[in-house]
Amino acid sequence: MSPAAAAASFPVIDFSPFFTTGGGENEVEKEEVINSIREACSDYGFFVAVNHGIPTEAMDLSLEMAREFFDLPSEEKLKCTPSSDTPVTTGYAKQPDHSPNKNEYFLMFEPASAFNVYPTSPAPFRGAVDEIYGGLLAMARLIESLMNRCLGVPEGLMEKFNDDRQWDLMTAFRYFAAAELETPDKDKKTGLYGHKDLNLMTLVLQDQVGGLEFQKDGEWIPITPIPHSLVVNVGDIIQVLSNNKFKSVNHKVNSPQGRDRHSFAFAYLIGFEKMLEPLAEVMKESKEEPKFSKFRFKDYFQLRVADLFNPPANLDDAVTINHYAIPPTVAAAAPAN
Ligand SMILES: O=C(O)CCC(=O)C(=O)O
Ligand SMILES: [Fe+2]
Repeated sequence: MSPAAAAASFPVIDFSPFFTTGGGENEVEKEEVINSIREACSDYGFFVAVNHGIPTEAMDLSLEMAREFFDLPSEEKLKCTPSSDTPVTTGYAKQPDHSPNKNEYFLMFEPASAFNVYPTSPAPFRGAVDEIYGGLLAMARLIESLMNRCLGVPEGLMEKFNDDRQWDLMTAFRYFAAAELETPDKDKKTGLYGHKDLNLMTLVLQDQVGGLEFQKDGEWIPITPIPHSLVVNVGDIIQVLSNNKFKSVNHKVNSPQGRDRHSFAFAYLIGFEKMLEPLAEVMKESKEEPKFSKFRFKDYFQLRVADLFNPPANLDDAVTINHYAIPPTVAAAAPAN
């Protein structure tokens, strides 16, 4: 592990056992990785993955393309706005001035999606983002398959449950350097306001600028960038399916100092019509009461998107997954004596 990874104050997981061939020893190493994922997902709600199999050149190129694209004049970037209705707006957009989030972004579905709108310049942009999308998807699928073991449910269960890939999406972000922001109010200089992701998991590829922070026990932990690593966080869907065994984690991006920050966030999602509740297999294993009532994913998605476009005056009033939480019954909540 690199010195930066060894010195980190957050879980760093080395995935190389899944990308090297070996005998029985390799199986032991894989088991250790699975144990580390389980621990990180329940204690932190996130981890940083190194040696994850995505070529470093592809990571560097996609960040370079994002930099070049966002550096284009606004009128060029705005050519990359979709003309048709899409479930989520693809292409380029800048957060409106009233938004607490100070960034601009480019959003795409899977490379084959007819909803995508790519810029023509820089020319290698499309090839680079399509390639990185493929790498991030492969990594998300690997982690999902390991989740079965992490949760103690049968092999293949998660993949079978989450069988519709058309809703996954990837966003390239540019967070404006704090000095460039006009607002004198320091608190409003937030690249991305504190939130929990509504998806299954998010994989983030970030440059070396820094600013991403995760919350643990009320404290913010800065995710000091480790070259060519991926930040992986648990989203609301896993929290529901795992009946709170793994919790979706609060995180934010501070506006960077001195220079802009670039990142790619891959949102591993689920079919919009899917009905969600704690998995029966998880319940069987834990013998606990269900902590969430059943809901359609699309309904939750729409509530969250509505908040995003019209943020409530107090951001603490924004909808979270607790909207579907079942309050513990008096009997379950009462201390045993
Ligand atoms: O850009 C990042 O580092 C984080 C993005 C993020 O939190 C999100 O897309 O939900
Ligand atoms: Fe997020």
